[in-house]
Amino acid sequence: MSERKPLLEVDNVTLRFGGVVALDKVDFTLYEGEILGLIGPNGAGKTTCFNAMTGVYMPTDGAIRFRGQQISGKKRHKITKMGIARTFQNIRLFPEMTALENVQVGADAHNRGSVPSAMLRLPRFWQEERRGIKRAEELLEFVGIKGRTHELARNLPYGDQRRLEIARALATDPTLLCLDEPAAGFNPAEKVALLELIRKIRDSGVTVLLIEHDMRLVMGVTDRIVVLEFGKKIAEGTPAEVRDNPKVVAAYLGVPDAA
Ligand SMILES: Nc1ncnc2c1ncn2[C@@H]1O[C@H](COP(=O)(O)OP(=O)(O)OP(=O)(O)O)[C@@H](O)[C@H]1O
Repeated sequence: MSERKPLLEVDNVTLRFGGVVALDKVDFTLYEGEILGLIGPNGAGKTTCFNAMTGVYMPTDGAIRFRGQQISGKKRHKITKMGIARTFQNIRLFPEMTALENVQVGADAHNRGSVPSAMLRLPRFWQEERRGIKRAEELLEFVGIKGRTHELARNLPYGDQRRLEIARALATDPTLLCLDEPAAGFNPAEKVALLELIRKIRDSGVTVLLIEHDMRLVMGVTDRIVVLEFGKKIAEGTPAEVRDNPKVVAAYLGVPDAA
């Protein structure tokens, strides 16, 4: 455990929307190779935390560092290039594009092809195009929807759309993948399959940060959990530690903290 290398540091981050304090001096570190759960009741600040990490919002105070480099305030595409990818609570695919094309769009965030090379259709452009298609096909297979490669995103069953979102995020070659409620609307069998996919993603070398309301999924897949309530971190630890923490129990049951 002492060998753990910090990947992302959320350092005393406060984020206010007018009078609402969405994050209040939040502090936690995500280590390379782990699956960290970020949980808390509705409105606790989880999505705001993701948004601060991915360049949607700038913290009012504090800093966010990725591999030691400050990322708070950087543009979204810069943060993607640095190696952070995310999915959204509400699916955001291009409905009129095929599954393959949706993944290729994700890969374009990393495409090194120059504009002249694309305009002149130089050999390098075609090479990159072929490589991009192969990589997209591999990712569709990795997330388990190879059979849907040429179907329009809008025609895919809901669960496959969620998997496609994950494939698209992976196409940017992230070091850190942030999943915002990936199991929303899933049945129990789909949740089990998702749990396996999240493990597979981690085993492929990608660190995972997971926002999820389903406690069985969170407890079953994460190495550690950070708990937010009303914008404040109220607990952090292994799933077993967090589950038995009276503050966490109180936050979820909506009763005054007995601790
Ligand atoms: N753009 C915004 N403008 C104003 N207030 C916001 C904005 N985004 C979030 N908030 C507020 O910040 C607080 C935290 O919201 P956030 O969406 O981060 O919570 P959450 O933990 O992700 O909740 P949920 O589980 O319901 O998705 C809430 O009080 C919310 O109303």
